[in-house]
Amino acid sequence: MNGPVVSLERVHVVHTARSGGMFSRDKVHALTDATVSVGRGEILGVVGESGCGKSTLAKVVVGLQPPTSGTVRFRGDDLWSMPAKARRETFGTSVGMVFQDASTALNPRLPVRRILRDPLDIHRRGTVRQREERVRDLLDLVGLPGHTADALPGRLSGGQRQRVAVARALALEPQVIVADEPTSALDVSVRAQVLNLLVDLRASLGLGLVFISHDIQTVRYLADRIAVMYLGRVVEEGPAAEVAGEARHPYTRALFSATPSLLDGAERIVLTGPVPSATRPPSGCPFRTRCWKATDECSAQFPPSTPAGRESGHSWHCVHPEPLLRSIP
Ligand SMILES: Nc1ncnc2c1ncn2[C@@H]1O[C@H](COP(=O)(O)OP(=O)(O)OP(=O)(O)O)[C@@H](O)[C@H]1O
Repeated sequence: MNGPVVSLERVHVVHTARSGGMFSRDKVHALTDATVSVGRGEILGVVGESGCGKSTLAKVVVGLQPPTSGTVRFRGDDLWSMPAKARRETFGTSVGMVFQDASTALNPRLPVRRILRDPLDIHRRGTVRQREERVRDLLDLVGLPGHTADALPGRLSGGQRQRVAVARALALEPQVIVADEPTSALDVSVRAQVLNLLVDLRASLGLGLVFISHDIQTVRYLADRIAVMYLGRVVEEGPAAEVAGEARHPYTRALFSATPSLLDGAERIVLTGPVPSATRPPSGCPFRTRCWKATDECSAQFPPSTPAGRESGHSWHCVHPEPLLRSIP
């Protein structure tokens, strides 16, 4: 089946703010009106500064965070209107998650065999013998030797641990994996290996991947599509080559102009001023307080989506978009 595997439609997540460990009356707008989707074999890269809502979006996709409003669909079915048992089964088996730091995500007291068997035991997949075989297959899939099954996570290198985390995420044959900064805790020397593993798995298993990172160069290299987030909003979305090479939202252009090889011919734009608080986001466009093009119009409402007019689905939310750097056929 073509079409999205997981999609978020106009999803909002609002938290109650905490100060000094206590809940306050303030609301944190972690995710506002987010509409994104990921299809089979597709890599969706999500970029943006710290606190813009990337992890919140990841948690919504894997079902760890219920939306305050909006709809999360799996192959068209509205997940949060399903009975709880069906929803847990769908989220638990169809969407996997790889966290930033495998040394904290994996139980240090359990050998790798138990870590990989756990999801199979919980969801009662196959016989005991088939589960053991699946553990061997999973290790093979992520390029680890069979004897890794007997090791405790602490005996493995950072790269090997992250491979185990990927294997665990794959245990129940999910259709989508969410990887939240999966290489940022790793040595630079092994980052490429883990990224290449994810790309290979996408190709061999037809996995959809939501790849979240601060590192826009890596996202540009990996992703088919990129969603750019600012203060809880997706401000631009589309094919990676267009979003990176022909960014239309001023924030996206600033983000990608920091890496000259990505935005050929564009001037470097250095953003100044702090990111506003997610507790009191500015009216209208959230970027207007740092935008060199802002006018009164920008404070009136969040600009509606402007599609590029091509089939690619590139769109942005800005009333003063950046000019094209070159023509796109
Ligand atoms: N459980 C929570 N309670 C209150 N506020 C929260 C909660 N989780 C996240 N937030 C706030 O929501 C906003 C978005 O957070 P989120 O972790 O999604 O951002 P992020 O882009 O992933 O940041 P980073 O790159 O630093 O991980 C931030 O202002 C954060 O402080």
